[in-house]
Amino acid sequence: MRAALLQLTSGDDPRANLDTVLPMLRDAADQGAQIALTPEVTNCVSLDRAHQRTVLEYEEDDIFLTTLKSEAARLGLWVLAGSLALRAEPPETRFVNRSILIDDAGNVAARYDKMHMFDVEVSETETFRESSGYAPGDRAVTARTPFGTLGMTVCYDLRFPYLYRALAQAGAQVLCVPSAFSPGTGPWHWQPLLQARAIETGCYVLALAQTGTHPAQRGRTRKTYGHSLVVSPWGEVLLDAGTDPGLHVIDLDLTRVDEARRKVPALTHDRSFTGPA
Ligand SMILES: O=C(O)CNC(=O)[C@H](CS)NC(=O)CCC(=O)C(=O)O
Repeated sequence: MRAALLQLTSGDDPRANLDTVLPMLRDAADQGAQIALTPEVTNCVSLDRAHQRTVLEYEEDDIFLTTLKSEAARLGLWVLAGSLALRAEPPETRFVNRSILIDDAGNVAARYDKMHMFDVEVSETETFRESSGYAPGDRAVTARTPFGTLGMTVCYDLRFPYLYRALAQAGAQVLCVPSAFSPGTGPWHWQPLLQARAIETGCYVLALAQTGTHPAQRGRTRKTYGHSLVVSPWGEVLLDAGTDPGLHVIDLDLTRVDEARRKVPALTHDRSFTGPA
């Protein structure tokens, strides 16, 4: 499986973000990638809900998604739109943080709504209340492709290991973690958590990152940690994209999934237990 990872510094204008992403998809296809993957909220990084209401659309009308679909078909490339911020179906008035897998004919093959909301006070200057803007999903999703089975997750989900275990036990070989990780947690938590998820499940982990300083939002600049990573099923970091935006292409050998699980079959050793009381 040849995968292309897009590391981005998305702004809050979906059309401008599209101008950045489309040439990278063409480059990915030129390099023989079968799938290109993008980070969380590829279409719009914004903490300004009023602005979001003016630029975000329903999935079926969304110009960003429609363009990705036609480009995927034209290039014969699968695309994981790591996540897109989209309007939710009424009566829900918040948005959804939705990961969308597009096949090489331009059809939506799978969709997953981020389940765990980042309602966290990392520091006085870094506080998030994702659930005020986004409605969480409640369904875990794996997606079969010709090159392997993907487990779909988003960002803060990374801290909930039983989700990844469930995805692996349902057949996932490659766990996708499109993210916009905060600089207040990334340096300590990002890489070890990703390595742990890979080791626990014997899956490849593809972690896509937003990076750098995003345009001002509600008077604050938003910074993200970067460091898109690829981790092998044995826990090795095969790629670290650093902090610059850009495209990285990597070959994954899925026989290494079976090999890792043969050596340490922990995924089949769950016990049921009672308590703690
Ligand atoms: O609001 C948006 O624009 C899109 N959503 C995000 O960027 C979300 C919520 S603010 N970010 C995370 O989940 C980071 C998690 C993280 O950094 C950690 O777990 O330490």
